[in-house]
Amino acid sequence: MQSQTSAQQPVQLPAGIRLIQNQHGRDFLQIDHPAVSARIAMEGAHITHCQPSGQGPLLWISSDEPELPGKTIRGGIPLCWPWFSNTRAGPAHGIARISPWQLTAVSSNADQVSVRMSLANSLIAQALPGEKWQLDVEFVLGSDLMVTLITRNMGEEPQALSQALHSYLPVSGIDQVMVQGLESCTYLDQLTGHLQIQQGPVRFTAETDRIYFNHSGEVRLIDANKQVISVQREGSDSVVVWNPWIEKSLRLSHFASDDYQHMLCIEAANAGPDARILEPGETHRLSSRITRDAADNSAV
Ligand SMILES: O=P(O)(O)OC[C@H]1O[C@@H](O)[C@H](O)[C@@H](O)[C@@H]1O
Repeated sequence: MQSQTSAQQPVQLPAGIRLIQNQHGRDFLQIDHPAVSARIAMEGAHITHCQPSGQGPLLWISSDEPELPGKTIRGGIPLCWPWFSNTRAGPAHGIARISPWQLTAVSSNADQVSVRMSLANSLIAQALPGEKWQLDVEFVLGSDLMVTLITRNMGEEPQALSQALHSYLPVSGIDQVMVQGLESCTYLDQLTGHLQIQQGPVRFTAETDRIYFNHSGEVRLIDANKQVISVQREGSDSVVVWNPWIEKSLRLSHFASDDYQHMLCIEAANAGPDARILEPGETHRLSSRITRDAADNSAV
């Protein structure tokens, strides 16, 4: 089967992969492969679902999320680019998650599916006057999920970049999970603006919005049910940990009142002190590999 969107060469779609529209007219790449089922919204190149065969879902999405065209999606992995949060004027978390992307390659073998998408240079130039970027994203889906955001400075001046793979991970109950791997790491508490040092594993009893930095190791989300989700990053010396808790939940779009209990964002990032300057011609790759590990004996 071939897929074609405007001004794009046709991309051959392997068996089990097709373009679909939801009931509201939003376009998705639907992947039904023996190794994995997944769904990626064309707008935002936003993966909303990924479930390796025989495992639970790797990503969380709100039950209140209608996935309307033209709206950001509450769950999955929003791509925050070329700025994180409100660090520049314009839409929160930048333009990538609200822009239409193009499929550039899709392939599969017995074990995995690879998808590559691009944001048109002309669209970037229009949204970010004076800047010249090439932006691509690669998804490799199989027994785990690897997402890589590839940014190239196509201009003649250095350009500033901050970004995140804003991964919403499922948890059985937020007050019973912990995050390992950030012990003794310094973080910027985005709620107070203060720097803090992490004591022990991260646990959750209130709104949490932190940028851990000078950190590149594995981060492990240990659930009370002994399920473990591992996040391994490349090109990232910062990781954002976010849960809105009760009060902020009420202000979020497409977020049910008890959704905060069932999600935790662990975001591979270049944010806070880890924001980058890309020299002309320089390419930066930001990756996150999200894996369900076999249950271990860690106490929660
Ligand atoms: O509501 P948005 O724009 O998707 O952002 C959600 C959250 O994203 C997190 O990455 C930020 O650290 C939070 O401050 C923010 O609230």
